[in-house]
Amino acid sequence: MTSGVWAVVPAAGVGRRFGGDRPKQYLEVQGKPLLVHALDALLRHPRVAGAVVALAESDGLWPGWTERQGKPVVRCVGGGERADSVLAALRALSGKASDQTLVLVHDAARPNLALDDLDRLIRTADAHPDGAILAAPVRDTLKRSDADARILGTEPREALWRALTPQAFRRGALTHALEAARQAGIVPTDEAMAMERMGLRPCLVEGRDDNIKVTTPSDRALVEFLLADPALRATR
Ligand SMILES: Nc1ccn([C@@H]2O[C@H](COP(=O)(O)OP(=O)(O)OP(=O)(O)O)[C@@H](O)[C@H]2O)c(=O)n1
Ligand SMILES: C[C@](O)(CO)[C@H](O)COP(=O)(O)O
Repeated sequence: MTSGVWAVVPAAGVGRRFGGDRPKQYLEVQGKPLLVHALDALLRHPRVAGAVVALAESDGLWPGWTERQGKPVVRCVGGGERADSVLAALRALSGKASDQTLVLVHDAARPNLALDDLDRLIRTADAHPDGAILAAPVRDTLKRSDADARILGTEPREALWRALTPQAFRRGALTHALEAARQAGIVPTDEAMAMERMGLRPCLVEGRDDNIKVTTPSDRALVEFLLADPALRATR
């Protein structure tokens, strides 16, 4: 029996590296904020029952919907770190999702999520209790540097991946892992890191390289190009 999955969208960042007159998740591309592109890419999957979006307390740009594509959209107040926002969103799902419910944590700054990638991720996480994340194999040679940006050596890249999102875990296990990291004074940079700390070994599901996270100003032209061309965009 395939049960409903909930999307968790951390969207409470300030977008410091991107700059601009508003947090980057509200950058409009093709007539929609990045956050809405990300939300729509999640909600269009038939297994996704709804979404919870973690917003900054001062967020004055959220359109205020309570549903999208006929599915419930819940908002909650995020936290100081991305991990805090995810934890707040997981807690906001109490009453809507059980501890066994699969949750998909996806950055609001990643608008170009392919349906096929999402489907393969969900199927993999369904079958693996340790969960699964989208990731892209490293395709460049990697160098380790000293404090003066001088090369210290070359890292073997055969088993190295770039973690993407969504990252798919059972709600109860992820909540516990994030709470444990917080209690240990550790800020996980992604959900998988918190689960790894608990001794789990999530699966890596290869995803498209163009599932980009808009982070710096140079990402703007790329994301506009990707979302403008129906032949390129993942969310057609
Ligand atoms: N306290 C935070 C920090 C980040 N995020 C979200 O996590 C995603 C990935 O984070 P990142 O790209 O680092 O966004 P920002 O933190 O806004 O960027 P910066 O570090 O440049 O300020 C974004 O959708 C962002 O809105 C969040 O919900 N809560
Ligand atoms: C979660 C993530 O997108 C996986 O690569 C990444 O860790 C987010 O990093 P950020 O610095 O919070 O954008």
